[in-house]
Amino acid sequence: MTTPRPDITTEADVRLLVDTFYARVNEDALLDSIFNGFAQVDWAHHLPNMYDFWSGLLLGTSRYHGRPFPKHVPLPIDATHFQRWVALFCATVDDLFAGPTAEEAKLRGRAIAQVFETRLQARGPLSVL
Ligand code: HEM
Repeated sequence: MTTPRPDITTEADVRLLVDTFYARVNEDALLDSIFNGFAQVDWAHHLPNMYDFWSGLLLGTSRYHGRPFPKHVPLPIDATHFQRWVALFCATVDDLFAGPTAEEAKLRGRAIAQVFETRLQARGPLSVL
């Protein structure tokens, strides 16, 4: 029998999701090479920003006022990276939580990844056409 998992309902839940996800990102060779290799992310800054971002999407708070997409434009990422991101993110949600908001988190993660991936394809050589 599996242990019943709670849904995402509090700021502590959002922090646990974000912290666990990025800990897994850091252990994943493909994504580590982007976050820590190419971008040299300052985690002390990035993690609280991501708490605010996900808290806005899932709990309806309004602390996040950034524009996520431009930060991704210089990154050397393609469909392979997005597939890994989505797989790790959804697995993290499922390991920790279950319920309507957990489903919403996976839906939003997948949808935003799809939008980013499609928009980033416009960086390619065909974009001048
Ligand atoms: C291959 C997939 C992805 C990679 C490699 C990636 C990488 C990064 C990097 C390097 C940053 C800049 C961190 C910094 O220095 O401040 C960033 C920022 C951010 N990313 Fe991603 N990301 C990916 C996908 C996503 C997805 C799917 C989402 C949303 C669901 C997302 C949401 C954000 C947000 C909200 C920020 C903060 C932007 C800001 O306000 O400064 N990322 N990401």
